[in-house]
Amino acid sequence: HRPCPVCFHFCHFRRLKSLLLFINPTSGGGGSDALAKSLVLPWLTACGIRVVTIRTERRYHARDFLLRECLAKFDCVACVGGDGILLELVHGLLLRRRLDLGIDGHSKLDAEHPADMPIGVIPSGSTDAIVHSVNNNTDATTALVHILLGNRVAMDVTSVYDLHTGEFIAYNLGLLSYGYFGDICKGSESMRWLGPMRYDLMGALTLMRLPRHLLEVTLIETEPVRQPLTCHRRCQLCANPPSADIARQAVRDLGPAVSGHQVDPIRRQPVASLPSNGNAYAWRQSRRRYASVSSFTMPCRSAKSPHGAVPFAHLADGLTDLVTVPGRDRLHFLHYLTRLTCRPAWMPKLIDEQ
Ligand SMILES: Nc1ncnc2c1ncn2[C@@H]1O[C@H](COP(=O)(O)OP(=O)(O)OP(=O)(O)O)[C@@H](O)[C@H]1O
Repeated sequence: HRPCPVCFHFCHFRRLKSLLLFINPTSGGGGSDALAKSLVLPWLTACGIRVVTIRTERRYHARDFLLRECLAKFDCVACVGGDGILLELVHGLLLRRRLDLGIDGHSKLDAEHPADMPIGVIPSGSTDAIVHSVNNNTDATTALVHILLGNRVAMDVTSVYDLHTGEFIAYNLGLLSYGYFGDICKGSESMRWLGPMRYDLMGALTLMRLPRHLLEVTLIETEPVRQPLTCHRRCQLCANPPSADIARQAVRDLGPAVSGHQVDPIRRQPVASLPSNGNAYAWRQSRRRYASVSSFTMPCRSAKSPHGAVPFAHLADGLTDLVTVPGRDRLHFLHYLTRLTCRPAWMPKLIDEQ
């Protein structure tokens, strides 16, 4: 009944009262300012949310602000922009948490500490793969309504470390790639003025020369192989991830060897067992020429690949999906790219479509 004290308590608790909002004027085609003015700010004000707005003036402006300023008066930090500015917020909050806890240094051996503040994103970038993977669309109003209602979803974050020193390099949320996709991201940075079209142009240029790299890939494969289940906001698998312990244990196992410089982890092929829960894991290794090696922490849906580069990847199961494309010829790679845009015939409907 209304007013129900239980519902009131939870709604009241989770809904925002104050928000720190970053607007990246350079995102996508440059429409963030207009989107903030016409949609985001009027709605936030109408819902009685106190908003502090910061229009970013340079790269890392948002990250540096989060590292430096007092955040105690905010319930949530959000951005109007794309995946890049969102990653800045992730870096800002996670690194700030380490500073607040008084943690010096950052290496593979150190535990990571989740941020105690949620992040919201109103998509206006070139790809918006992260919002697309979470909401199953890149509609700004949908994203804003989720923020206003305080709807939260947990997400895996990848930490990237230097192979030899074990020192922290960066956090990542979506795709880490070497080869074709890495080359596109790197090459298209200088073409930002083209907007989202820069990816098409750089994609075509990279396909024409398609470099094949001799790479060694070392991984731990989970058992059983992932079921064809699409992830959604109330995903049961992410609520109780079966492999998170294995992943944590494996990273710990790899850590001392890296820090002690005793064993080069890329050459290492141990088979170990986890006495704690009886699971076994084994390092597997492959060395060959690849056109692309990509690690997906989420489905990475986008306008070009509406069902995701990895349709059954999960948002918070503690796993990454490794996709390797051997360096054969351009036609073979083009075939792989075309498949990214199609819905597999055997793919079930997404929950939100039903
Ligand atoms: N005022 C600014 N001038 C230049 N770069 C900025 C500014 N503010 C933020 N940035 C940088 O712009 C980069 C890209 O921004 P963003 O991700 O929002 O847009 P996008 O690249 O178009 O979208 P997507 O990442 O979804 O493809 C971010 O990495 C951020 O560091």
